[in-house]
Amino acid sequence: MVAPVMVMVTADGERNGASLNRALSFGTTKTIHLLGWVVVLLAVLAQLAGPTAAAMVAALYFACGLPHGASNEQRASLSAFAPLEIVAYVVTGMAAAAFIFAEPVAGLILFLALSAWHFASDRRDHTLVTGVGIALLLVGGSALFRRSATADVFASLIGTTVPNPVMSIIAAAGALGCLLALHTVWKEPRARNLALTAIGAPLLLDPVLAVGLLFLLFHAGPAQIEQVRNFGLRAVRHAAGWPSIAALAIAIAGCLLVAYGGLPMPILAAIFGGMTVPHMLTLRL
Ligand SMILES: CC1=C(/C=C/C(C)=C/C=C/C(C)=C/C=O)C(C)(C)CCC1
Repeated sequence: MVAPVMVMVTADGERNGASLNRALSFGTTKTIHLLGWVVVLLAVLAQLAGPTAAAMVAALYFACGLPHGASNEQRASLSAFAPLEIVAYVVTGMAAAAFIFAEPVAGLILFLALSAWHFASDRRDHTLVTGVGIALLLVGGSALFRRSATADVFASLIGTTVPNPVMSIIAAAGALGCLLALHTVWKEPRARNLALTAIGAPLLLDPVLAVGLLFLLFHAGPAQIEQVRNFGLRAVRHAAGWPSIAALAIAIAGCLLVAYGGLPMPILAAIFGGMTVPHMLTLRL
């Protein structure tokens, strides 16, 4: 059986002709397949173990995916952000965060729409239909299959109830994604397991865990593997190492502040959401 991370392995490095040798020195096809299955299995085990384990594994997957956006990746280059770029990134991210905080429902809709576009435009070894299908399942699948749990998560993140019609639109996006993914299962054997995983995750897992799993498996993991293939592990470590550690430390500090009552959740959630916006807007311009 082919692992759901097939796309990671067969990606062709279209942008600058990935060298097979470098790919192999980073990790064999089999290892990467196995890793994909481990990621899926761990998510299933966490789900079975209960909400705390599910939340912890979701956080782990978001953390593992963070470095893919922690450097300045353009079509033919990967570099560390220059100081001025960091300032521009943070100012833009905080402006987006302020908008999400001030207009939580509109902010959530825009954030989900931008995320869907970002994930869908990240096409490696699969068709547009598959990319759009999985992206829509990522943002809308949980609202489709686990509507009330997802509404609760949204409400606790943004500090207000998401109106029913809005939940219906998000669920409809998930339903469209589901149809497209079923088309993939039927028509695109190479992406079949990935499409089945994209349907199964929001169906079977807690919403945050489902998103964390698909984010890592479908987007951040393949992106990171492709960066290593194209630029080499040293270059990736050099460009993304410290920014990743700093962002992770700030994120953990933010979570601790929320846990101990020093920071309202909607502020932290708005910052988390806002900080992804410059990455989504500027990647590979
Ligand atoms: C649907 C959904 C979510 C959506 C998360 C998204 C859409 C994250 C996007 C991350 C990005 C864009 C990272 C950058 O590469 C939450 C908030 C986990 C709550 C549970 C349901």
